[in-house]
Amino acid sequence: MSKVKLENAIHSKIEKGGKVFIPYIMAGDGGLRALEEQILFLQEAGVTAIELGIPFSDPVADGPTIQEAGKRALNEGTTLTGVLNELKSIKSSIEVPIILMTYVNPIFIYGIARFAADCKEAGVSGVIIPDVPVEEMEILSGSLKQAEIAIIQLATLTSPIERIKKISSLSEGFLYAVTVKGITGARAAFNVDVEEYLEEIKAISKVPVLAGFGISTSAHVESMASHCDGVIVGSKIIELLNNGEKDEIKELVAAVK
Ligand SMILES: O=P(O)(O)OC[C@@H](O)[C@@H](O)c1c[nH]c2ccccc12
Repeated sequence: MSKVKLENAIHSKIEKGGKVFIPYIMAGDGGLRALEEQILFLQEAGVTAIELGIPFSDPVADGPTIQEAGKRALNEGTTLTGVLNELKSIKSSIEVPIILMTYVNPIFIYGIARFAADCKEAGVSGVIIPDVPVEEMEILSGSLKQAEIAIIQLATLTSPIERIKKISSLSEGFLYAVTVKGITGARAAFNVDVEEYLEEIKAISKVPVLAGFGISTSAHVESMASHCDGVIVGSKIIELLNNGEKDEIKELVAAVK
């Protein structure tokens, strides 16, 4: 059911001629008590799904904004167990699909089968695990499949076309097209070949393609979304949430429509 919830949310948006907007927030940034309110605010703003980050001490794919958010969350005592328990307890008020983004270490410590089962119980629809390449995903895919949790794969600007074909055929829910060479974080501008890259991936992929990394203005949102099925915005959303700039968040979300 959980995986289907994500697929349905994305497809119904696209079928209506709309574009997908997925914000990334760090679980526990502001304390886990704030999580329900943060999710409900974003849900109300019209997002298609929410990517929820598990704070980790060695976030290799993350830039300064998310690193700092992770530190704040860890200082609040946030753990994977705490996040899953919190999600379980607020599950009935959440309508949008939740995607967990976590590095693999916390999953190993938690236990793979237990992680999958608890994600299911917490109503999680999908996972993004950036430090596990497709070839190694087998370690996790059995348990996640059984729990009906989508595994979302990442394609990057440097992946050769054959590899993108493989990655997209294995990706569930959508394919995450990384739009910069490097780590997460707001960017002023993108490489000129980004649009071509998105169009190329779109042509190959059987699942919807969402662009993410560096997207931080309404103009970025609009232009990226015009070359694929929608966008993911992390660092900018975290910065705005942290400053209490809620109207600016609504504006960014509305830029995909
Ligand atoms: O922060 P940005 O540049 O807007 O990028 C999205 C991103 O935050 C989110 O999807 C994400 C956060 N950490 C990650 C690690 C790997 C892949 C993706 C992510």
